Amino acid sequence: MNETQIQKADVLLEALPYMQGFRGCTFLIKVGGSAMEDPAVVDTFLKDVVFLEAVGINPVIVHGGGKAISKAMKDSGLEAKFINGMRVTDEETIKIVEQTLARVINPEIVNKINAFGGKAVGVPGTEVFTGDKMKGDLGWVGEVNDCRLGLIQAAVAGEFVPVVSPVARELASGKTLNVNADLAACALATRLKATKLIFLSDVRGVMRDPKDDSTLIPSLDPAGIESLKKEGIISGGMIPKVDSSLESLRGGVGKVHLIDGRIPHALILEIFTDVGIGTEIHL
Ligand SMILES: Nc1ncnc2c1ncn2[C@@H]1O[C@H](COP(=O)(O)OP(=O)(O)O)[C@@H](O)[C@H]1O
Ligand SMILES: CC(=O)N[C@@H](CCC(=O)OP(=O)(O)O)C(=O)O
Repeated sequence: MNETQIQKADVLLEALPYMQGFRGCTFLIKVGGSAMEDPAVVDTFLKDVVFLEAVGINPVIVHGGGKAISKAMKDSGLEAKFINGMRVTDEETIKIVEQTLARVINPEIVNKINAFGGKAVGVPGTEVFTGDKMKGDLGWVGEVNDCRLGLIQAAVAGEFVPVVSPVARELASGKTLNVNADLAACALATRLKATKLIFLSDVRGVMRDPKDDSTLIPSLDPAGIESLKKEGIISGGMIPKVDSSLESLRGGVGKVHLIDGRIPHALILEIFTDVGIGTEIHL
């Protein structure tokens, strides 16, 4: 038995208190389209998810797919337009959104988890989220007004990881609404009273200068968020993340973390070690 082998046992034991503490807890993991560009990166992330499931945590995934949707629109000769981080979604666009999420992104995640020895089930967001059209000239864009937990709870009870897409059903019309995946994730995390809500994106966390990793802000509260928004330091896609994170914390979610999905095993590092990577948002 050499020293390296013994160190491996030490590493496993370091995770023991976290495993004991988190058994049976629900972690809502939102994976953004930006963190899903590189298949090798997606693989390491999904192996981490299988690991969480194996140690008794209940991971629930809400995925994005913004980049893939924009590419599919371009391939169809459509130009992607955003207002305050929300995609302007006309009749043609909502079809592309639905197809890209249901036929490309969602099955990729589900199939990979299954291939890595976990059990996952795809759940269309329209079966979970009901929504209303958002104000403004956004077209078929919705905000979530309620979450139906039946399919999620059944999946978790059967030890399946539910993989949910960011679309909602407008009850009055029966139509599908495009929902920003950060907002969908927060709504579901709140409804599930998740122990943790973790965003995986393509940045280290909230930063003073997104191009300079050394400017990572490890911890943020509502006042800090407000002043960074005023200064224009928090902008674009980061705005819905931080705003909806605060809403989730106020609604009973235990902790919110923003981490870099491109760092191999970012999820395991965040959950099972003291090193806390990324930004933690708290009240
Ligand atoms: N202060 C900030 N710190 C880090 N990223 C920021 C900040 N302000 C704006 N951003 C932008 O937010 C993006 C993450 O949001 P988004 O593109 O919507 O990601 P996702 O697809 O993961 O939801 C980053 O790539 C970055 O361009
Ligand atoms: C209304 C709205 O903007 N919906 C988003 C849904 C996907 C998403 O949010 O994907 P990311 O998490 O990868 O950004 C969109 O159409 O891009």
